[in-house]
Amino acid sequence: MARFAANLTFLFTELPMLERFGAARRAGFEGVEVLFPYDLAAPELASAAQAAGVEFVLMNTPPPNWAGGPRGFAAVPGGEERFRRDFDRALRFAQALRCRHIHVMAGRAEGEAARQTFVENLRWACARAPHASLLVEPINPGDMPGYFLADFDQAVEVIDEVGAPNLGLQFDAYHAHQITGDVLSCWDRHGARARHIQIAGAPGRHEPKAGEIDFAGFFRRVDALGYRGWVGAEYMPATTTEAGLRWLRDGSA
Ligand SMILES: O=C(O)[C@@H](O)C(=O)CO
Ligand SMILES: [Mg+2]
Repeated sequence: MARFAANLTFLFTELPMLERFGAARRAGFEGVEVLFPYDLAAPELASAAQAAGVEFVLMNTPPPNWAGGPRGFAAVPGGEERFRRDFDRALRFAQALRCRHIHVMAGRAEGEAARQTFVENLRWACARAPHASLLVEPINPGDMPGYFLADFDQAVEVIDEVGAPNLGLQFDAYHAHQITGDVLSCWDRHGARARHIQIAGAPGRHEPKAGEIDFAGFFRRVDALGYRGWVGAEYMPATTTEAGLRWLRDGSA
């Protein structure tokens, strides 16, 4: 059975960031994700996680915040220096936070030069941080127009081409649904490569409950594959965070 992590960029936003850790634990989450922790000092975030008793599971390489602008630089030709500087910053945060995974953001780019740049930057990053777990995540173009990595087959090809043991797939079921229309088949094809899962319902990216995605079927397959990682709850609450947490309490996701 998977363990659930609250994505504190999406959930408990009724509270200031440092108070979200305790709220997540009280609600039943054992781990947390923060997409872009860079607005706060890493020691403060680490203390908040420790005091709440939650594990820091996932953070992203910069962009520094969620307010728009660039979506990372790993696949952006000419952005190599910026990528390396940002990656080192992410690494410092991840070490201070004892964060399990770093999602390496590809950025907005397209074409063969972008793919080559992505592979080369990922090779550099994997060698630079051999003990860190690095992830890439296909993101659907409706939510993030122009983002380089919008295809699961391509993500796995890139992972194979990089060929580093510390690079894996971040399988976001919501993006899988938006991109392929069939989360279960996408999981059957690529689930073995997943080192981290995220969930949200469709349509609307709200709570992971009955809708277009068969979550009961999805979790049966996740368990059948022997997945032992975390599942990040990365959705926009339809009303308040608390009011939407029934799926976590009664296991109905
Ligand atoms: O799915 C998403 O949007 C996130 O996991 C993310 O990392 C966006 O930057
Ligand atoms: Mg995601």
